Parts: sequence; C-alpha cells; structure tokens
Amino acid sequence: MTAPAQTGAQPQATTPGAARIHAAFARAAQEGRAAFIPFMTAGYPTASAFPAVADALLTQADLLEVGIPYSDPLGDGPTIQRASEQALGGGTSTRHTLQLVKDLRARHDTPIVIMTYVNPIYAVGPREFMRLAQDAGVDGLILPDLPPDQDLEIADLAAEHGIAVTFLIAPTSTPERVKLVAEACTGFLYAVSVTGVTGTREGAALGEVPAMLALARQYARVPVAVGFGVKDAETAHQVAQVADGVVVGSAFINAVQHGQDVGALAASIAEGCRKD
Ligand SMILES: O=P(O)(O)OC[C@@H](O)[C@@H](O)c1c[nH]c2ccccc12
Repeated sequence: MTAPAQTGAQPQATTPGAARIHAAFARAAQEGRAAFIPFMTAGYPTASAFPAVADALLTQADLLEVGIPYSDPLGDGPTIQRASEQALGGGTSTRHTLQLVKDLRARHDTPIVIMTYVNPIYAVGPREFMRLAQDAGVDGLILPDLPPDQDLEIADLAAEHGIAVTFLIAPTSTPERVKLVAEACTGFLYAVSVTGVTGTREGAALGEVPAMLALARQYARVPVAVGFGVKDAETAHQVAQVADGVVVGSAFINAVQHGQDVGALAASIAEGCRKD
C-alpha cells in the first residue's frame, strides 16, 4: 500500500475497514486522482429508489458515503436536511439504513462509510449498532458531532467490530484540536472546507484549506479528504490538487431532486478528481 499523497506517512490499518478504505485511497493516488467520495442520504428519494441512485454513484466512486437520515442534523444545510426529512417520512430508520447498505455491499466491493450523528447510534444501542454495521459490511463511520476526546466507547466499539472512524476538522479548529482529531482518525480525516453547514461554500478560492491540510498532515496517519461545497467537475478538480479525497453531497441530492442523470454527474465529477 502506498502512503497518502504528500504525507510520506504509512497509513496504519487498524481494522479490516481501515485497510479497505486506505486501499481505495491508494488506488486512486496510483492512478493520479484524489479519491472520489459521493454522499447520499439513505432512503432518498424513496427507500425503493435509493438503491438505483447508490448503484449509479458506486459505478464511479472510490468510496461511498451513506448518511443515516436524522431529524436534528446540526451540520447539514437545507438540501441534506430536506433529503433526511423525506427519507425519514418514507420510513428509513437507522436499522433500515444498515439493511440498505448490506444490500449494496452484496452487489459492490467499493468501501462504504456511514455518516451519522451520535444520537441514532445511541437510539439503537452502540453495541447493537456496531454489530449490525459490521454485519452489513460497513467499512467506516463519519462522526460529525462526536468529539474524539469525549466518547471513547463509540470509537472502541467500532474498532472491536472492524470498523474505521473518521472525525472532522474545520478551518476554525485550533492546532491542538487538529492534532487530537487527526490522531484519532483510523479511516480517513475529513476536513471541512468552510465553517458552516454542508452545501455552502461560495466562490472559487480554496482559502484556508491548504494551510489546514498542511497542519493536519503533520499528525494524520490516514488520508485526508475535503468536503463541503464541491458541486461540479471544476470545484472537484480544484480540491483534488490539495486533498487525498473529494466528498460531494448536496450536488447529488439536488440532481436526484431535479430528475437529473446522477451517473453522468458522478462521471463528470470523478473525472474532475484527477490530480493535474
Ligand atoms: O453537501 P456538500 O457540501 O457536498 O458536503 C458533503 C456533505 O454533504 C456530506 O459529507 C455530509 C452530509 N451530512 C454531513 C454532516 C456533517 C458532515 C458532513 C456531511
């Protein structure tokens, strides 16, 4: 396995999920690309239509991020909030999300990471949640509202079940915070491109992102992905110059909502992820 671009550090594969995630980043890097990581809310637009949307994304994805719909999503902008409400209204629960992922993993070998706030994990029960996630073939968890120094139970249980964890940093994170978060990540590190909610980055400048990544790379033993506000091949290409992975969420929710061709958009953004 090769190290993530620009770090020289060897990713430490602490779990089978981490190994699969690191391999996906390494494969993309070998091909001269940042890993392409599309996001989709589970059960959106409906529970029955979700698998086809996910299949379209998975044909292009290096990793797929699946969101557990949740009623109080602090970090989510209006687009993803609406998708969550619609999915919840259609009956997509946390358990159902894990079943949808299990069905996807039966058809695809691409690593799948679950984005969830901690409440849905506690609602099911952390141990039961991890058991179901492992059984579904979940490779990693993205935990946007879990400070890695506050709840060691979740990260420990994830590791016990072979699942990697990802925490977030933002341009406002202090150097101490960046160090803490970067060292706690076992899958990849998620760097938020802006301070704010999903889907909101405006303008073309990368701003503080390169400095944030340079700091994160001093501590992270895992690849670093950037998300928030990437919406097309052009913005993906810009982020791909500095990041090991590019996360795209709201643009795909919008495409589904407007009946656009998700596979075509994914192909175009995946092409934008090349590093040149
Ligand atoms: O929607 P955007 O701007 O493309 O950003 C990705 C983001 O949606 C996805 O990773 C995500 C969805 N919900 C989240 C909550 C917190 C952090 C990240 C997320």
